Amino acid sequence: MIQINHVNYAYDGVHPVLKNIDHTIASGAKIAILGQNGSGKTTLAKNINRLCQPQSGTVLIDGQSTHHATIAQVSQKVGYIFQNPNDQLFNNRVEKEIQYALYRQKLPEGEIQERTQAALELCQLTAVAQQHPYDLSITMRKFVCIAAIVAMHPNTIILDEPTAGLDQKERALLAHILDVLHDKQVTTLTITHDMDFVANQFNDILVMAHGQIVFEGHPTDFFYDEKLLKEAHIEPPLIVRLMQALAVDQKIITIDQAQAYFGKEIQ
Ligand SMILES: Nc1ncnc2c1ncn2[C@@H]1O[C@H](COP(=O)(O)OP(=O)(O)OP(=O)(O)O)[C@@H](O)[C@H]1O
Repeated sequence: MIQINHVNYAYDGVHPVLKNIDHTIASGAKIAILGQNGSGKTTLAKNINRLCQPQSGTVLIDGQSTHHATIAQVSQKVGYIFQNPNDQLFNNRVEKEIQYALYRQKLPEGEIQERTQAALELCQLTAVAQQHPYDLSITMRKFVCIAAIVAMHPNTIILDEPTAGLDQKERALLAHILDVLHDKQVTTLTITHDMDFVANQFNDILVMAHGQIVFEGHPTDFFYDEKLLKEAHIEPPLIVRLMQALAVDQKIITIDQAQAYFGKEIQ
């Protein structure tokens, strides 16, 4: 469980970026964090994983305050997947990248091999395990970063803009990985501007605006709340606008839901 208690944060110590954030994230939750550019999503994530230290307030991970913990200690519990994979990769083979932290943790060799194979398989990287990450496409490199974090078995994984640049197949793989992690009770926080991905993959969202959490709940409720959409400066998926233009009497947020609705109507 992640408890964020009255957290305030300002990079310059003067202009607040996070304003009195008070929120609990349940263990095993699969949450998308939405918000316009500059609303504080990444800053909130960095206050959770200790890359930033709250100016006031506390963050508790499984009941323990991060205040006196080192970044390395927190990173064992909270994995962070950067928006740009090049910020994260520094080994010359995919397999080595995944194993780097495991060897540093001095895990038994058998367990390292087991975790590596599982992470490679989950992220569909087995065939490229011996390649240099920089010989892979930038989107495949993202999956190398995910595999490296997943192999560390953190309780929580934060993904910053993971769908950027992914094609449909890769988006489906990412959705699958999030579901597998959810089944394993790993908490995932996915920071994203990708409203279609949110509508299709999440039942639980947090919306940030002006340094505060202004909504938590199901995306359907958010995407049909004009006041909140305006406050957060977020445009819902196109299908929402289309359904509204057609005066459809159901709150539809995905193409699959629209097809099911019109399929029934036609019959
Ligand atoms: N290292 C930094 N130093 C100073 N100000 C920063 C720093 N990082 C972010 N900020 C500022 O803090 C505010 C919140 O930024 P943050 O990156 O948390 O927003 P975000 O919601 O993640 O935005 P985006 O969707 O663009 O990534 C912005 O005004 C930003 O300019």
